[in-house]
Amino acid sequence: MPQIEFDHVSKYFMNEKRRFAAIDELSLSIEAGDFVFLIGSSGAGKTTLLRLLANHITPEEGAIWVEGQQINRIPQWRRPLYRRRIGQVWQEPALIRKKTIGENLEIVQRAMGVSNRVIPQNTLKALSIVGMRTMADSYPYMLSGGQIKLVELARAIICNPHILLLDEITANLDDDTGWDIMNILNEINRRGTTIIMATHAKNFVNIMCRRVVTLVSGRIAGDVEKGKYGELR
Ligand SMILES: Nc1ncnc2c1ncn2[C@@H]1O[C@H](COP(=O)(O)OP(=O)(O)OP(=O)(O)O)[C@@H](O)[C@H]1O
Repeated sequence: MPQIEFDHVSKYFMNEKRRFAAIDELSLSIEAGDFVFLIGSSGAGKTTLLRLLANHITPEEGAIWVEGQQINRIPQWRRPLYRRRIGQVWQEPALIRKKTIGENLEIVQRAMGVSNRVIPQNTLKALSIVGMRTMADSYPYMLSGGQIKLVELARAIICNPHILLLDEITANLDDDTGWDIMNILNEINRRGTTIIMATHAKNFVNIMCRRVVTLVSGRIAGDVEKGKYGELR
């Protein structure tokens, strides 16, 4: 059974009083340990697909299965448990500005019910993986845009998620920082985490040579193993 399965999923939004499908009868299977680039022009539905998978929003039609569970049927009170298995980095800033990096990572672990005993070692481990171990006492405003993304990545992997959702994690970063992030992602994926990354970064997609799913108007226009940006089959 695939780890993730979208079965004829549609998600509608309103646009000037007209209902339109941001995700349109989409079916997609992803195996555990896969590395998937989600590409497509602005408005194609990439973020919406990730938000459906994160269970932030629910589809009007179809079913989404993750590890044998139909996630749109998970009762509200059990959703935090589900989210613990899903690491997430979104385009919007996620760190609390008045807390240090270490405190930010502590807060997210508490919210996920991690025992106090292991929080400090988890924090250091996650920061080490992204090369930010020495930054635990810094505040977010002291960090560059790239360092912020690295800390957000540490925050996303702190509970060893099975699946990592990334929305434009390299946007507005210089190439070197982008490559640092791609190398870390490669390593996280090599250790078994499934990665689904929405991106416009052509060069990263082309050099990484992983699965490329292309969305057009909420539908899958291409799905290529070891693909290149813009390759449809
Ligand atoms: N909450 C919402 N309410 C209304 N429309 C929405 C909402 N969220 C997304 N949309 C619309 O759904 C469509 C898909 O948006 P989405 O953000 O998923 O695209 P995207 O491929 O991630 O784009 P980008 O590359 O610019 O991030 C767009 O037309 C967008 O305006």
